[in-house]
Amino acid sequence: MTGRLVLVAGPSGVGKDSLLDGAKEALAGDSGYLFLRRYITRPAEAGGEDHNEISETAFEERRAAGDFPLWWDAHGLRYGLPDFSGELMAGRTVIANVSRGVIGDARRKFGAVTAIHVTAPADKLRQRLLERGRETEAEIERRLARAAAPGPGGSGVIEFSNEGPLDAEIERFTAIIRGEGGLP
Ligand SMILES: Nc1ncnc2c1ncn2[C@@H]1O[C@H](COP(=O)(O)OP(=O)(O)O)[C@@H](O)[C@H]1O
Ligand SMILES: O=P(O)(O)OC[C@H]1O[C@H](OP(=O)(O)OP(=O)(O)O)[C@H](O)[C@@H]1O
Repeated sequence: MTGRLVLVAGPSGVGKDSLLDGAKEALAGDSGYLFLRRYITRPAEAGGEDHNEISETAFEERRAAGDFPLWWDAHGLRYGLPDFSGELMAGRTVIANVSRGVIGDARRKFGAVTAIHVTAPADKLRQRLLERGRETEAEIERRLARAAAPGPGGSGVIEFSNEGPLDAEIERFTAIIRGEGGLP
């Protein structure tokens, strides 16, 4: 495979979707980049990222059939990535928001992977989740409890602290996706 797989991970509320949306806008029109649309067992009307809504039954069928190259369960939801092998073979850079827990599996399946581990202090996570307002307070507490899960670990991980103004952080994040400054 000649393309590059960029996986973005980090706790809920850290800003992954905001950074990805900004980078997607900055790179729009450049066919060298593909931002994957995830399959999630969450109703589309719940808001947040633009995802493919899928029922629990259909998810399980597709997962069992091997349709999702990477999948995971979190927050009472199921998440899967669509097949992107053709895109990698075509030399494109494929970017996706994933669980910190699947980076190891991705390395085993796809070899060299660029993992961007997004972090922010715990008080900022709480504030951002409350401001986002998509989940109930109880659900936010459960998400915060998961925030301390270990990061991706291993080689090829770029630590990205998302603490500055969002516009500036998007610029820095986009430069990493472009491979400026060298990538692991
Ligand atoms: N650098 C930042 N500064 C201030 N607010 C931010 C920043 N990055 C993200 N946010 C806000 O934090 C909230 C959670 O961001 P989101 O992208 O949904 O996180 P995630 O996808 O990691 O759960 C959103 O309301 C977003 O506007
Ligand atoms: O195993 P973890 O590293 O904790 O990650 C579990 C899930 O949580 C994150 O999503 P987020 O919290 O942004 O929720 P959402 O994707 O459902 O919006 C991440 O994108 C994964 O889908």
